[in-house]
Amino acid sequence: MASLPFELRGKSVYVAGHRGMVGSAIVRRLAQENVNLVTVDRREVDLCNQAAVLDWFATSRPQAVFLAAAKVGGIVANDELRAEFIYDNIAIGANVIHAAHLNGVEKMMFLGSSCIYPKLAPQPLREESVLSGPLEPTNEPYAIAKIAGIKMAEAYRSQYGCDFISVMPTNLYGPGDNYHPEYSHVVAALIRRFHEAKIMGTTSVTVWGTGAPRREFLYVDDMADACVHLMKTYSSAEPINIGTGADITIAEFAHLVAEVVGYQGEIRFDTSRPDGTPQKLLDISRLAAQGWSAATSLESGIAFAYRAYQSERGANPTGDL
Ligand SMILES: NC(=O)C1=CN([C@@H]2O[C@H](COP(=O)(O)OP(=O)(O)OC[C@H]3O[C@@H](n4cnc5c(N)ncnc54)[C@H](OP(=O)(O)O)[C@@H]3O)[C@@H](O)[C@H]2O)C=CC1
Ligand SMILES: C[C@H]1O[C@H](OP(=O)(O)OP(=O)(O)OC[C@H]2O[C@@H](n3cnc4c(=O)[nH]c(N)nc43)[C@H](O)[C@@H]2O)[C@@H](O)[C@@H](O)C1=O
Repeated sequence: MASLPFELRGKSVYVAGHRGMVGSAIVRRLAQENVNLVTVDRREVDLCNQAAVLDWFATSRPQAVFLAAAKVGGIVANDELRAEFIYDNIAIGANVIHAAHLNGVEKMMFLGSSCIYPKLAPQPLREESVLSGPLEPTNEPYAIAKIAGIKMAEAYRSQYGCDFISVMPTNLYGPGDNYHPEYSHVVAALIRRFHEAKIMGTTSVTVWGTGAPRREFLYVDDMADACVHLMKTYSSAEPINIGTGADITIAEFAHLVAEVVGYQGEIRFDTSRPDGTPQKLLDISRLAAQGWSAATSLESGIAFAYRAYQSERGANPTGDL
């Protein structure tokens, strides 16, 4: 097992999912680390294809891996595309973790999610709560796949001595998010909906659910900074949460987004839409003990994300981004 701090400088570092929201933020952050960045397009290597992944690892021989590739989406995508969410995420986790072991990767970080915690686990959510109760039904397939990834990292550490770690990010947002009207997460959905209502002069915007669920939001560049920090400083079989330690109701959050976007009309709640988990607030004591905390306030983060949306949208005015 590599000693701490793990030195990234000069290493060959593979970011899986480098075109995604988190992967691209990790790539931006790694620009400060003098690494030899390695990426591969999905059209060349589908991470669900075990033979292609094994071949690519044997040829490319990365020394460190950030596993930020996954089938990802908001509450409705998770609920409707249940087979894709469980199959793709189990396959990606199994193929990349096994290939990392076979090819002597010195350190690997697996990205889980706060949705792996039981629906009614005590708040704030401690890492010890994994597998302590039933999951939220809307994202159970995704959560099961993510739990499998955590347990694989743990098993390869204990049987083979691999320095594989798992991080549990809270809900993330920022540049490179997915703005699909049905399948996005709440931040991207509301930025888009309020923006379009402002432009069109619409007087009412609908927000899904009751507005009562509580969520914690982390800006993606903070997430990338935490990943790089933990890659260097954290080595344990225990997963580690990544969040801000503060949450907000969806109703409060919707008002905040409307304010940043400059939408002044009415906000309505559609209670026929799912609320999902009542609260997801991470306990960040383990992260704080590693000497990391988030730098971006929610207000500034939404403003940065709105600016990014406008420029991404400018490049693709009619698409779903
Ligand atoms: N977004 C969030 O709120 C949260 C995300 N996470 C985790 O963070 C990680 C990154 O998520 P995020 O950046 O938001 O997701 P994105 O959807 O933005 O990015 C996912 C990336 O994975 C790649 N990918 C998906 N399937 C395959 C495949 N079969 N082969 C190769 N590449 C593939 C995509 O490639 P391509 O671009 O070519 O399609 C994309 O680059 C995931 O592990 C996710 O579970 C955890 C908690 C919250
Ligand atoms: C990151 C996390 O993402 C998913 O879980 P989630 O936290 O429920 O994520 P969400 O962003 O989709 O919703 C958050 C809350 O917001 C409400 N909400 C209001 N209006 C809209 C809306 O317009 N779109 C969406 N998506 N939600 C809305 C929505 O009803 C819910 O109460 C997991 O499946 C899982 O994949 C996972 O790990």
